[in-house]
Amino acid sequence: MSTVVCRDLCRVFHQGDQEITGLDKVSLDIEAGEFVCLAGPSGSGKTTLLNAIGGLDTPDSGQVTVGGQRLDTLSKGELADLRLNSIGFVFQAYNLVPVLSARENVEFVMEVQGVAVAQRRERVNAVLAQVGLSGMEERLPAELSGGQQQRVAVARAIASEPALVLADEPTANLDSHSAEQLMELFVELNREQGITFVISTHDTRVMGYARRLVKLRDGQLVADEVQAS
Ligand SMILES: Nc1ncnc2c1ncn2[C@@H]1O[C@H](COP(=O)(O)OP(=O)(O)OP(=O)(O)O)[C@@H](O)[C@H]1O
Repeated sequence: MSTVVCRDLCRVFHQGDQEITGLDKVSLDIEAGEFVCLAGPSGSGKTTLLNAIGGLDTPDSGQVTVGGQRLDTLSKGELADLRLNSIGFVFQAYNLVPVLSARENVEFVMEVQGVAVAQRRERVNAVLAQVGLSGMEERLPAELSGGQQQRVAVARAIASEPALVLADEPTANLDSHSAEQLMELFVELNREQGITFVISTHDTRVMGYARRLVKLRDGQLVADEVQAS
């Protein structure tokens, strides 16, 4: 079953009297367990598409279905639940809370998810170890490198064992070694836990990790290619 179905998505932004195309009739099916990169130049619609899939933004027309649930039929509360429990988000700027330690940044989200204290502690240790941050649990974001901060963000994203992770330019602020390590972590999570990844990027090295490359231009899907491994 497709875990993500996008049908004829259109999104137009209004800036003064100017109309800016975000998405122009984009249709896309992503199967569970896929590892997909969204590629395209700046302004081509990658973030707009990820935001539509993640329910962070509503398209003007068209439908998005995630895990069998059509987003436009969900109440605000149901959509928030889907985002909290079934989708992990990773952003370019990490989006960690600066006054919270690595442990607290991950645990905070689990607290919102209603996970019991004892279970939370155990799970936080496990996910931080999984992303290679054992021994750094008590550090604040400012005491971690960019690559390590992004790993905290990944730990936070996978703490609830989501079926789907959406990553928006996750390597944009990382040096090439950290970017490579992050992509290898994504590949491992995809292979070993079956998490579906949709990653936007204009970094050709990142695209090299994708088994499927979806190209956007001016809000339109212009190519959808399976890459040789
Ligand atoms: N909130 C907004 N208001 C006005 N225009 C917007 C808004 N969000 C996006 N756009 C416009 O929609 C188009 C698509 O933007 P989007 O951010 O999806 O592109 P992108 O491919 O992710 O670009 P980048 O690689 O630079 O992040 C761009 O022309 C952008 O300027």
